[in-house]
Amino acid sequence: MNLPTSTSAQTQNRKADHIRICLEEDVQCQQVTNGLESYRFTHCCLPECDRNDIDISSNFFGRNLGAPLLISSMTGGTEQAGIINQRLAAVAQHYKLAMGVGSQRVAVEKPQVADTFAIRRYAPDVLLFANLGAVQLNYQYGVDECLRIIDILEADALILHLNPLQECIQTKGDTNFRGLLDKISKLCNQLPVPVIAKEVGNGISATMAEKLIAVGVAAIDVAGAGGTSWAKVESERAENALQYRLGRTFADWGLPTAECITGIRAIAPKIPLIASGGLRHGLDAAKAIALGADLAGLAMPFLQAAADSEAAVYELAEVLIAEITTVLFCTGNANLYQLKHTGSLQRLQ
Ligand SMILES: NC(=O)C1=CN([C@@H]2O[C@H](COP(=O)(O)OP(=O)(O)OC[C@H]3O[C@@H](n4cnc5c(N)ncnc54)[C@H](OP(=O)(O)O)[C@@H]3O)[C@@H](O)[C@H]2O)C=CC1
Ligand SMILES: Cc1cc2nc3c(=O)[nH]c(=O)nc-3n(C[C@H](O)[C@H](O)[C@H](O)COP(=O)(O)O)c2cc1C
Ligand SMILES: C=C(C)CCOP(=O)(O)OP(=O)(O)O
Ligand SMILES: [Mg+2]
Repeated sequence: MNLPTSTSAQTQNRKADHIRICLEEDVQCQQVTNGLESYRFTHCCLPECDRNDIDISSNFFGRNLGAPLLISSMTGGTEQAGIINQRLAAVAQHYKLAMGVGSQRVAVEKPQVADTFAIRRYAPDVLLFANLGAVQLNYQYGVDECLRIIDILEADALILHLNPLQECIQTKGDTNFRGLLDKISKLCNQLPVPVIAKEVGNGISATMAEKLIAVGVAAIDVAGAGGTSWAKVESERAENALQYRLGRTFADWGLPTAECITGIRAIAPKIPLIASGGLRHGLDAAKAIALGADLAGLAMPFLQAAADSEAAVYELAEVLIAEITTVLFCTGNANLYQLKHTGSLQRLQ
């Protein structure tokens, strides 16, 4: 068991840096895409239904959702982060979207900031996900810390993020990933809520998903390549030339989101599956769902909106919902079940 690497002040500063860099710098992948541009819906010129009757409601872990959308795990731990979480939670509640908070390691290290994650009061009916880096299980964290962070937001599930590349580039990153599958297995057995394994923009392969599912993980969020590059974000925080260089070299590393979804669905037809990583509009979300995902997660677009205003987050949710609804209408599908099962999405040659 290793000792913690960064101090609580450093962890808190990192949270502020992540928001600032994401908002101010170009941190999108450079060449690699989410892979969804290789697919196209077949247009239906006569949908034979009323657009007003289209149903994009869904269900995940037993909670009803107004749309198959997740506000991906992002933040908490600073005053600004608390405001962002509050704005996102209000909109999640209004549209019944699922929502995750950012890593709660900072709240374990500094309990005074736990309040910035406490969004259940704004989102009483929402599917909420707590968040912690799996690697923390090798740095003195265990079931007690997980129970504490689940409790802060009365979470429906715990996301364990897997971010080996990011930790390689980060100043004082935690890079001892030895024996984590076994520790995840034990945690899955001990927690009262399901555990979700999630990457942060480099993707989860079918092989790794199979191992994670075998040890008890209840859902996978692929968080594939093609969107926000955490190698690039950390290179913007580099304290030396090596870190900067690593971040630039690995800017496009990872498995594109579309590949992760199709690969995992092929080996695990029933596992609750979240598509994320580079989804930028409702058409991306609809393609990910037609490929087999149950939910579509977006991080960066929600951060940009929330940094602006709560009204901007409402506007974004409206647009995403309208885009998904339009896909269903123009493919002649009345609900998400039909979208997934009628072969409306074609792979381009
Ligand atoms: N008509 C129905 O019986 C149901 C309809 N729905 C609707 O499906 C959409 C997606 O919901 P979600 O929970 O994400 O769905 P899923 O695609 O995840 O399906 C959930 C379960 O319900 C079954 N199911 C869903 N829709 C239908 C249907 N039209 N006909 C027959 N069986 C169906 C599925 O059967 P399998 O995957 O084994 O084929 C599956 O076991 C929503 O619009 C929801 O309102 C949801 C549940 C039941
Ligand atoms: C400001 C910011 C902070 C993030 N912090 C976390 C985090 O603490 N835990 C986590 O699992 N993912 C975190 N992410 C990663 C996202 O959840 C997502 O996996 C990744 O950004 C790719 O999605 P995108 O292309 O839609 O941004 C963060 C993303 C952003 C933009
Ligand atoms: C920001 C992302 C994508 C994941 C978490 O990053 P950190 O490595 O800063 O998270 P903690 O160590 O604070 O858990
Ligand atoms: Mg970390």
